[in-house]
Amino acid sequence: MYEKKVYNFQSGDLVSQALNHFIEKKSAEAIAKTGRFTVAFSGGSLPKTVAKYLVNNKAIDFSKWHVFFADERCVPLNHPDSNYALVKTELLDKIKAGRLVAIPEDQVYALNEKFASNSENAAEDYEHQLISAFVGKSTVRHPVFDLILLGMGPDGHTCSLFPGFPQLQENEKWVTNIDNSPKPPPSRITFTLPVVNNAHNIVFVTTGAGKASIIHEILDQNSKEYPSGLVSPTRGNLYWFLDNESSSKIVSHSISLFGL
Ligand SMILES: O=C(O)[C@H](O)[C@@H](O)[C@H](O)[C@H](O)COP(=O)(O)O
Repeated sequence: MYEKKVYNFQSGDLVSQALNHFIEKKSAEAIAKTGRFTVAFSGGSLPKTVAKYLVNNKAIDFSKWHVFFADERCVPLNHPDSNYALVKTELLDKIKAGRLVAIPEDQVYALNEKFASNSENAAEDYEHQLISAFVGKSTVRHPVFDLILLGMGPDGHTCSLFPGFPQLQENEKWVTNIDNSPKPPPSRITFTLPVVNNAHNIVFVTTGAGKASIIHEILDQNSKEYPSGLVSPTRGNLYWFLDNESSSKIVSHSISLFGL
């Protein structure tokens, strides 16, 4: 791991403001180096928190963004449970509405709806989408994302990698499937841990008191009991963006001062 930082902000709104500056910087660095910015979103509360200020950021060259989904629910793309639909509403549509250059549609890598009723085929298809986007670019054995944005569930899950589930052991595949997710809907596809851990930058965005105890266990006690605790970059940086509530049980010396 190159750098690990835990940031605490007084409110969720300040988390969104900081993420806006942080992502602007990571996007500019990646575009300067490789001509593009590869970013993966999770679902849940994350897209809204991340997008809040980002959608008005005119310093970002969104035309160079390639947008992926760290996990996705196996439902049609216009379904209320779809992570794609959420990112489209919170981010893609708002960027398009506010500026001339949007994120090109062929640079948004969505679940293939044809496979929405078969998670195994959906995962295989999504892995092929990743291969077409990464092979010949940054990849050796697993793709190297510029940024993967993660949420954490109250049971410590991240992506659709749940505590005690066999998907956690997957070392070869880039994308795997689950049909008995404890968090509904049950059928999903998800990045595997080696893909997450291979990123240049991994960011957890976690707000609310419900997650404070697990965050304390992961950050202060180095617990490996939860999937989120197994996130450990092999080449890149790991950041936690927390609000006062989710960080309330962390010992304060673990917290870094936010600065760019
Ligand atoms: O699609 C999903 O369900 C997720 O990607 C999942 O991993 C989510 O990020 C966490 O459950 C946190 O969700 P909240 O931020 O809503 O608690």
